[in-house]
Amino acid sequence: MTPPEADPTLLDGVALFAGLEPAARQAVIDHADWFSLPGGNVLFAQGEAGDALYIVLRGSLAVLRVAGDGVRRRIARIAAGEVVGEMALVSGRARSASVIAERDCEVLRLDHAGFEALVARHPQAMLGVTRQIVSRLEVMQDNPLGQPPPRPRSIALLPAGSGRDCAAMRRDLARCMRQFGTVAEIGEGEGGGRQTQWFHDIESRHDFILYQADETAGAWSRLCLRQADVCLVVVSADDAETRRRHPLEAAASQRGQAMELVMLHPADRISPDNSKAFLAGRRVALHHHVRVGVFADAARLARQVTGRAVGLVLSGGGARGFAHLGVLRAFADAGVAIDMVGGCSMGAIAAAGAAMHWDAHEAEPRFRRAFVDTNPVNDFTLPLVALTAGRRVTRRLRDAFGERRIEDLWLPYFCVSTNLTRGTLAVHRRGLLWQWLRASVAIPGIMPPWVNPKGEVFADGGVLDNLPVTPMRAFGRGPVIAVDVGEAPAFSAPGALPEETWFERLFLRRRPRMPSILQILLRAGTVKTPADRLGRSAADFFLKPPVESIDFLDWKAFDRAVELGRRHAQAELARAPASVFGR
Ligand SMILES: Nc1ncnc2c1ncn2[C@@H]1O[C@@H]2COP(=O)(O)O[C@H]2[C@H]1O
Repeated sequence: MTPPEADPTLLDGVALFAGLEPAARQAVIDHADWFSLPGGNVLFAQGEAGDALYIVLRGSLAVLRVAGDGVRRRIARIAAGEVVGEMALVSGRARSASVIAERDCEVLRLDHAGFEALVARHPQAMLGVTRQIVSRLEVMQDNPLGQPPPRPRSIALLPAGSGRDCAAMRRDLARCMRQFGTVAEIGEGEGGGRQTQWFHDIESRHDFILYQADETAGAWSRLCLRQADVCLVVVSADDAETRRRHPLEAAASQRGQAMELVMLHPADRISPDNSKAFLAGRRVALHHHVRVGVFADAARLARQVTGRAVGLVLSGGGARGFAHLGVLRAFADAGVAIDMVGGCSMGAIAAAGAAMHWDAHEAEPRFRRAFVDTNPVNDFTLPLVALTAGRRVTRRLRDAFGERRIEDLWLPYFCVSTNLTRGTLAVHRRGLLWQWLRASVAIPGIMPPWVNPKGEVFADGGVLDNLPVTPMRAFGRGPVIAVDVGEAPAFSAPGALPEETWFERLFLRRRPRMPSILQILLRAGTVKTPADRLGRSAADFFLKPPVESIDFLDWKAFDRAVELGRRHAQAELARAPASVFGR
């Protein structure tokens, strides 16, 4: 073996070999080959034959796996002190995943012969390896699509035309991150020309590292990228050159580096309006709007990048959805900041208000005007496509949200609809807000579905998932709070004649009666699906305001619903553990 120095303590931090006697550990060190692996380099690829296992001494590796759906996902991070590549070595099968250096690493390679010699002399080593394989296989089985990436610890800021504002934002970001742990801010002045060991020491002494790259493709920027778990490309939202890129951005993104976009706005910006142009051609997991100098925005970014962001998911439920406004008011009163929002149907509309940064004084009168002052779903029509024409709802949504695009909302946002063409749940994170809200509320048969330019037909998300916690979970940014107001009222018609004639129905006034077509369609479109139940159990904190007595179409129950939501959330918040709020 050829490490810089043949250090007998080299394996001290390796849990898998912790139970071995010193002689056995020395045997591993003697057999193994030491090498350094620069950030971004592939250790091995999925499907290759596996002839060795690797022990990570410094740095970290990402495990990426292509699942049955053909999409490559990151399933784990291998940190210093962990072992990787043991599965193929033991089973003789192909590599189950690709492994790539997330940053500059130092690694020990133990080949087949070395591993066999170890196990022959020290059989207990096999026990630890087997335990590790079993637990990793369990993860793969339980979570074939991969787990959310682990919380990032080292973050690189990559300025693309944002210059001094980027540095100012970094200072605020670091200040906010210090609530969660120690933060080292490293620019070229501190880190330029240092060796891997120096970075390893800094990383082990701090909870978070903020690397400040410069605007060039020089050695320092490249090093920042290699060291980072996640890279924030920072642009100025007022930059007329929306296609400006950092010179390292495209290559990093192609390499699979986790990338996010931060758009910096002046402190007095009313609403973002050009995100689409900045996002065009970029592959970013998320984008953030931050007003320079506005502490709340930096605090939100800090929660989002460190995995402490509070995500709120609001269910559909027609007029009962007004209760969401009360819930939002209770959160604001309690000082709980919501960092990301999503929802279905009426919940999607309430969530959009939160993502616009409307407070209760702004949101409640707007919703009252849109839905209460005149009934939005009574433009009944000849029922060729649906019972109502849907135009009234469309007009209300356009009045309320204008031409605002989802990507221009202050908070990361999604709404769901059901793609009837493909038979799948559609999660909308881009595009005109009113259009996707219109799709999200289109209960089949009651309101005409929405059709996109490709001819795909979209209806109410509640058909497949009325409480879309899973898409929020997929962001993997922190605790998820779910609010369900969609529990249908008791739905039965004891003694009703299933096939009463229209004459009997209209003129004989016999009781009991069949539910009306409106009630039947409403119920059919909002039946609890397995996804709803999953949503409930997948949430970290679940609220169910007592709104059963309010009819889905009882728009006049606005004040009562808001108050029920507020009181319920207020009482539940008082009981909630602090961990629910990412603290
Ligand atoms: N769920 C997991 N968590 C951590 N590491 C894993 C997981 N699944 C697979 N791996 C590692 O990724 C490696 C890919 O190559 P192997 O199949 O040889 O061995 C695999 C494990 O070492």
